[in-house]
Amino acid sequence: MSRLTKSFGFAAAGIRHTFKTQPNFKIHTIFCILVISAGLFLKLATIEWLWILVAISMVLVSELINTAIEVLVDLVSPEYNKKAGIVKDAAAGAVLVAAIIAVAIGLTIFLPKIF
Ligand SMILES: Nc1ncnc2c1ncn2[C@@H]1O[C@H](COP(=O)(O)OP(=O)(O)OP(=O)(O)O)[C@@H](O)[C@H]1O
Repeated sequence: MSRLTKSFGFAAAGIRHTFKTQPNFKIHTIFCILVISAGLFLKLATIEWLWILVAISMVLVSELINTAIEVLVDLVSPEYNKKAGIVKDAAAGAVLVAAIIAVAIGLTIFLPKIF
Protein backbone atom coordinates (compact mmCIF):
# COMPACT_ATOMS: atom_id res chain seq x y z
CA MET A 1 0.00 0.00 0.00
CA SER A 2 1.41 3.41 -0.94
CA ARG A 3 2.24 6.00 1.70
CA LEU A 4 -0.50 8.29 0.37
CA THR A 5 -3.15 5.52 0.57
CA LYS A 6 -2.04 4.76 4.14
CA SER A 7 -2.29 8.44 5.11
CA PHE A 8 -5.84 8.61 3.71
CA GLY A 9 -6.66 5.47 5.72
CA PHE A 10 -5.40 7.04 8.96
CA ALA A 11 -7.30 10.26 8.27
CA ALA A 12 -10.49 8.30 7.49
CA ALA A 13 -10.03 6.35 10.74
CA GLY A 14 -9.85 9.66 12.64
CA ILE A 15 -13.06 10.86 11.01
CA ARG A 16 -14.77 7.50 11.73
CA HIS A 17 -13.67 7.61 15.38
CA THR A 18 -14.99 11.16 15.76
CA PHE A 19 -18.29 10.22 14.09
CA LYS A 20 -18.71 7.18 16.36
CA THR A 21 -17.75 8.84 19.65
CA GLN A 22 -18.96 12.45 19.32
CA PRO A 23 -22.74 12.92 19.19
CA ASN A 24 -22.20 16.58 18.20
CA PHE A 25 -20.23 15.53 15.11
CA LYS A 26 -23.12 13.27 14.08
CA ILE A 27 -25.61 16.11 14.53
CA HIS A 28 -23.40 18.50 12.56
CA THR A 29 -22.95 15.95 9.76
CA ILE A 30 -26.71 15.39 9.50
CA PHE A 31 -27.24 19.15 9.49
CA CYS A 32 -24.66 19.55 6.71
CA ILE A 33 -26.44 16.93 4.59
CA LEU A 34 -29.75 18.77 5.12
CA VAL A 35 -28.19 22.11 4.18
CA ILE A 36 -26.64 20.64 1.01
CA SER A 37 -30.01 19.07 0.08
CA ALA A 38 -31.78 22.41 0.65
CA GLY A 39 -29.10 24.13 -1.44
CA LEU A 40 -29.65 21.71 -4.32
CA PHE A 41 -33.44 22.14 -4.04
CA LEU A 42 -33.20 25.95 -3.98
CA LYS A 43 -30.53 25.97 -6.73
CA LEU A 44 -27.98 28.12 -4.93
CA ALA A 45 -25.62 30.33 -6.94
CA THR A 46 -21.90 29.47 -7.09
CA ILE A 47 -20.94 32.17 -4.58
CA GLU A 48 -23.64 30.93 -2.17
CA TRP A 49 -22.30 27.37 -2.46
CA LEU A 50 -18.81 28.64 -1.67
CA TRP A 51 -20.05 30.28 1.54
CA ILE A 52 -21.99 27.14 2.50
CA LEU A 53 -18.83 25.05 1.93
CA VAL A 54 -16.82 27.46 4.10
CA ALA A 55 -19.45 27.19 6.86
CA ILE A 56 -19.62 23.39 6.68
CA SER A 57 -15.86 22.93 6.66
CA MET A 58 -15.39 25.34 9.59
CA VAL A 59 -17.80 23.35 11.76
CA LEU A 60 -16.60 19.86 10.83
CA VAL A 61 -12.89 20.74 10.95
CA SER A 62 -13.23 22.49 14.34
CA GLU A 63 -15.14 19.46 15.68
CA LEU A 64 -12.37 17.10 14.49
CA ILE A 65 -9.67 19.28 16.06
CA ASN A 66 -11.73 19.55 19.27
CA THR A 67 -11.93 15.76 19.44
CA ALA A 68 -8.18 15.43 18.92
CA ILE A 69 -7.55 17.97 21.69
CA GLU A 70 -9.97 16.21 24.07
CA VAL A 71 -8.27 12.85 23.54
CA LEU A 72 -4.83 14.40 23.94
CA VAL A 73 -5.82 16.16 27.18
CA ASP A 74 -7.30 12.91 28.55
CA LEU A 75 -4.02 11.19 27.65
CA VAL A 76 -1.63 13.68 29.23
CA SER A 77 -3.85 14.84 32.10
CA PRO A 78 -6.39 12.18 33.09
CA GLU A 79 -6.56 13.69 36.59
CA TYR A 80 -8.21 17.07 37.28
CA ASN A 81 -6.06 20.00 36.22
CA LYS A 82 -7.27 23.58 35.84
CA LYS A 83 -5.18 24.13 32.70
CA ALA A 84 -6.45 20.89 31.14
CA GLY A 85 -9.97 22.23 31.68
CA ILE A 86 -9.08 25.54 30.03
CA VAL A 87 -7.63 23.71 27.00
CA LYS A 88 -10.82 21.66 26.59
CA ASP A 89 -13.07 24.69 27.15
CA ALA A 90 -11.17 26.77 24.57
CA ALA A 91 -11.37 23.94 22.03
CA ALA A 92 -15.11 23.60 22.67
CA GLY A 93 -15.38 27.39 22.33
CA ALA A 94 -13.82 27.16 18.87
CA VAL A 95 -16.55 24.74 17.80
CA LEU A 96 -19.22 27.02 19.23
CA VAL A 97 -17.88 30.09 17.40
CA ALA A 98 -17.67 28.11 14.13
CA ALA A 99 -21.24 26.84 14.59
CA ILE A 100 -22.64 30.32 15.35
CA ILE A 101 -20.95 31.81 12.28
CA ALA A 102 -22.15 28.86 10.16
CA VAL A 103 -25.74 29.45 11.32
CA ALA A 104 -25.38 33.17 10.47
CA ILE A 105 -24.09 32.28 6.98
CA GLY A 106 -26.93 29.77 6.50
CA LEU A 107 -29.60 32.24 7.57
CA THR A 108 -28.15 35.00 5.37
CA ILE A 109 -28.34 32.72 2.33
CA PHE A 110 -31.55 30.76 2.99
CA LEU A 111 -33.89 33.26 4.70
CA PRO A 112 -34.32 35.58 1.65
CA LYS A 113 -35.03 32.50 -0.51
CA ILE A 114 -37.66 31.10 1.85
CA PHE A 115 -39.48 34.37 2.61
N1 LIG B 1 -8.70 16.71 33.14
C1 LIG B 1 -9.54 17.74 33.36
N2 LIG B 1 -9.20 18.71 34.23
C2 LIG B 1 -10.02 19.75 34.45
N3 LIG B 1 -11.23 19.92 33.85
C3 LIG B 1 -11.60 19.00 32.96
C4 LIG B 1 -10.80 17.85 32.67
N4 LIG B 1 -11.46 17.10 31.76
C5 LIG B 1 -12.58 17.76 31.50
N5 LIG B 1 -12.70 18.90 32.20
C6 LIG B 1 -13.81 19.87 32.17
O1 LIG B 1 -15.00 19.21 31.86
C7 LIG B 1 -15.52 19.70 30.61
C8 LIG B 1 -16.11 18.54 29.82
O2 LIG B 1 -15.06 17.66 29.50
P1 LIG B 1 -15.30 16.35 28.62
O3 LIG B 1 -14.02 15.64 28.48
O4 LIG B 1 -16.45 15.60 29.17
O5 LIG B 1 -15.62 16.98 27.25
P2 LIG B 1 -17.04 17.25 26.61
O6 LIG B 1 -17.15 18.73 26.42
O7 LIG B 1 -18.08 16.52 27.38
O8 LIG B 1 -16.78 16.62 25.25
P3 LIG B 1 -17.76 15.80 24.35
O9 LIG B 1 -19.11 15.75 25.01
O10 LIG B 1 -17.74 16.58 23.08
O11 LIG B 1 -17.07 14.47 24.28
C9 LIG B 1 -14.34 20.38 29.91
O12 LIG B 1 -14.76 21.36 28.98
C10 LIG B 1 -13.57 20.94 31.08
O13 LIG B 1 -14.15 22.15 31.52
